[in-house]
This record gives sequence, C-alpha cells and structure tokens, in this order.
Amino acid sequence: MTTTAAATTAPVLTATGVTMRFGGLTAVRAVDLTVHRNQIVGLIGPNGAGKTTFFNCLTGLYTPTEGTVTYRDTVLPPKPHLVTQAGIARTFQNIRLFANMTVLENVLVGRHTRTKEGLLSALLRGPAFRRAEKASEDRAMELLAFTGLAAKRDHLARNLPYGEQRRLEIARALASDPGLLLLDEPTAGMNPQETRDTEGLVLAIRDQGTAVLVIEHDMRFIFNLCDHVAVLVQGEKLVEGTPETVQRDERVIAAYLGTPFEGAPGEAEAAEVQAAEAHAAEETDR
Ligand SMILES: Nc1ncnc2c1ncn2[C@@H]1O[C@H](COP(=O)(O)OP(=O)(O)OP(=O)(O)O)[C@@H](O)[C@H]1O
Repeated sequence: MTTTAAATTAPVLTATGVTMRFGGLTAVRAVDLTVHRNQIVGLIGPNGAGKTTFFNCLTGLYTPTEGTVTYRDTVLPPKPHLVTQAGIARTFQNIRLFANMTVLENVLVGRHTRTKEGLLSALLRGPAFRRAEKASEDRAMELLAFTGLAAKRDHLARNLPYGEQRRLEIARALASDPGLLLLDEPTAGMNPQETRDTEGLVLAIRDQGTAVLVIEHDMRFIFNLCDHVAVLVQGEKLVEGTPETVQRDERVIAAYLGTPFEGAPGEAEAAEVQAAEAHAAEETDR
C-alpha cells in the first residue's frame, strides 16, 4: 500500500465542506476528502449514503449547496465540461456508451475535450485537421490496447459482452487524459473473472499516473486495491484511513460491513473464478 508515500505528494483533488441538500433532505453533509497522485481511494457506505451525490458534486453535475472542489490548485466551477477539461473524468453506475457507434468511435468521442481543431478546419479537412485526427486515433488505439479492446475496434459497442462494455467506458473516460478518474461501481454486475480483470486495469491506471476515486460495494475489491478508504453514512463521513483501519473500525462494522472483512485478499474470489472456469470447461466438453 502506498498511503504514506502518496500522502507526501501534492493532492490532485481536495473537496472541502461539500454539502448537498435536496429540499429538506441533506444527502451529503460537510464532507472533506483528499485524493493524492498515485492513490486509489475507495468511497464506501450503505445504499443511499450519498456516494453518487458526492461524485455528482465533484464532477459539476450538481452545484453543491456549500463547499468547494479543488483540482490541483484550481477551484472547479460546477460545469461538467469544465471539470473534464480541468482533468477529472468519470464513469457512471449504468453503462452510458453510444451503442450504435464502434468501439474506436466511442473512445474518439472521449477525446474531444483534448482536440483544438475548430469547425472550419474540420469542414475544410486541411493538413492541420488531418494531423490532429491521426493523433487522436493513435491515442485512442493506445487506450484500446491498454484496456485490452484493440482487436474489437470496429465492433459496435452494443455487441460487446458486458465486461468489455464497462472497460470501454473506462477507455473513453481515459481519452480525456485525466489526472483523476472517478469510477461509480465499476464491477457491478460482473462475474468473478471480469471483476479480476477490472482490478488489474484499475491498478494499471494508478500506476501510469492517474489517481482513482472509486465507489464500490464489493469489499474484496475495495480492501485489496485501495490505498485509502472513506466511509459515508447518511451523508456524513464516518471514518477514513487505510483499508486495515477502516475494516476493523467498530462503527463501520456496525453501520455497514456487518462482520469484519476476513480472509486473505483474493482467496475466496480465486476459488469462485476456479469454480466458474471448471464449470465453463465442463460446458465446453459436453
Ligand atoms: N436528484 C435528487 N433529488 C432528490 N433526492 C436525491 C437526488 N439524488 C439523490 N437523492 C437522495 O440523496 C440520498 C443519497 O443518494 P445517493 O444516490 O447519492 O446514495 P448512494 O450512496 O450513491 O447510494 P447507492 O449505493 O444506492 O447508489 C438518497 O436519499 C437519495 O434518495
């Protein structure tokens, strides 16, 4: 785990006193959170705790009732396209791909905040436009290779298996070259193998220099991957710290986990994967 080393680096994200009220309901109350470069930070908590609302405040989808969100040294305006331009990208709880576009086209759409060619240049298709187009495609192909989707570049997004659609969303988010990636339940609905692939991908994203803030209900994923974990309960931050600290905290156990998280990381998951693989092999033999 890299909490100590990472904490010495400058923060990429600083949320200060973020509060979000919907009429009489306070969904998020005075939440502070810092994410450092080279960190994977997990945000956990029961259903309705305010996790997605907090994400929406960070990405400008909601204007927080109170508080500020700072990316590196800049206080962010609550406008999603400006937040993306500043360097924060996200995925959503439900898949939001362009289903009838190809895999490559989906990633190219994610590049648009990083291309500067204007409408006239696009209409004239001059040399500068063609150079920019080629550079975008090269970068998109790099990201498809990184996410293991290069061979599927010309497939329609809607024809990909579920796990690959989720990976494509991540590739598209990475296309804006973010310094911070927000993932909202990236393994929801995945089988054990897909979950394992996603874990590898999230580690690789962190290792190549993009910090990650992830909402996830899969505690194995959270406690195996995260450098730091924050727990939201009823809109308030209950506890934060290393995975070890959080999983042993009596208040977290009482409010969310139910029982302490046990077992060597990945052990049970590995058994599930083996069982699934054995079942698949039996099906093929039949
Ligand atoms: N646009 C909205 N208008 C009114 N209330 C909302 C809105 N969005 C969220 N809420 C409420 O805010 C609270 C927090 O919801 P939120 O979706 O942020 O929780 P969550 O922790 O992400 O839950 P889950 O794990 O189930 O996704 C809930 O009571 C929810 O009903």
